[in-house]
Amino acid sequence: MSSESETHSASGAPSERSDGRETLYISPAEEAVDEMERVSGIHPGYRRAHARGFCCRASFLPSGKAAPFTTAPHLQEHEVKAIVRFSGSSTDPALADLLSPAKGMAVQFLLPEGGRSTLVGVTVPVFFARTPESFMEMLTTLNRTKTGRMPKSEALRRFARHFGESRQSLLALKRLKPPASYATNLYYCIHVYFLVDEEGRRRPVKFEWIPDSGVQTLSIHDAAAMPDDYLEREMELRLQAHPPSFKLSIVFGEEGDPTDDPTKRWPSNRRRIDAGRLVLLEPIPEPHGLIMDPTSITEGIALSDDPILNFRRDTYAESLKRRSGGH
Ligand code: HEM
Repeated sequence: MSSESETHSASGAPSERSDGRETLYISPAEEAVDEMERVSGIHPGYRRAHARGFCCRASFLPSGKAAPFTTAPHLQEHEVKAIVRFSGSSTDPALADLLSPAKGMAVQFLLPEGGRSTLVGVTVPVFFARTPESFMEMLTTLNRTKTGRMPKSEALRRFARHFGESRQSLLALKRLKPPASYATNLYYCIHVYFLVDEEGRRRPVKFEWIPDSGVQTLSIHDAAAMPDDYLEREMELRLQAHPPSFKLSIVFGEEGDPTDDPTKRWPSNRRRIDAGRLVLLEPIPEPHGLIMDPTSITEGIALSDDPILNFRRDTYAESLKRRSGGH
């Protein structure tokens, strides 16, 4: 899918596109991935976002504090294995670490009875779009302005329409400093999930990964002197010296806290528990077919009705399909 489209519908209905001979139907996920490919071109074999990454083998020891709230096997008392992938957010795998401000940390827990549960975090606490439709409009506007197919005045008008929802995310991005290491960032999983206990009671939560070494950043000056892939090199060395670790912090929402809006933070005084500790053990080559789909979760955790969260399932699958097919 790479022909240009003039309309888009991220709402679930396939949209139409004509190549002059026949009408082609494409799904919202295909359309989104097409648009993402227009940002920096197609890089065969790579993810269509967060293209370059670094994988490690890890181990998660739950504290047991989440057990009263969820039946999720990895949040009880026994250690589970995990795969972690750190990444830069760019769609271009060749972009220097310094130039992609937000970083990602995706964790796949390998459950004792088989099965997996995934958590995907980034270094900003909120997303820039409230719905897939907004996401698509902002991305198409960006791409069309870049290629001269939309006048700047029209682009500004469109971005202004979304400024309210994007504001917090843009401010957070602006405040980001280059990380000293992938292991010294705080990662927010942004969306709301529900913990589900034995009686079926559901509680809204957000997940955060807090680095045990504390947040450490570099000045722009120092980061500019680093090699393009300094974060990967640094992790190789760090893992040889001492296993880095993160705490999994679970934040509980209260009555009135939004559960379907990834552009909104909850008040900072919400109750939290320390649900366990993830220790990174050694670098590994990326496992074949690895997909960090944030909707792939185990029993004891449920998805919220956040439209962005639910939209991610099909777009991640579409990206996997393209990159595994050699595209
Ligand atoms: C409309 C919303 C979004 C779309 C369309 C989207 C799309 C994508 C796609 C296509 C990939 C590559 C998937 C693959 O090939 O496996 C990806 C990766 C990723 N995205 Fe998103 N994304 C969205 C929202 C978010 C949000 C809200 C976060 C914040 C937590 C996020 C964080 C990440 C991370 C960390 C990765 C790399 C995962 C890995 O290491 O495998 N994305 N995204």
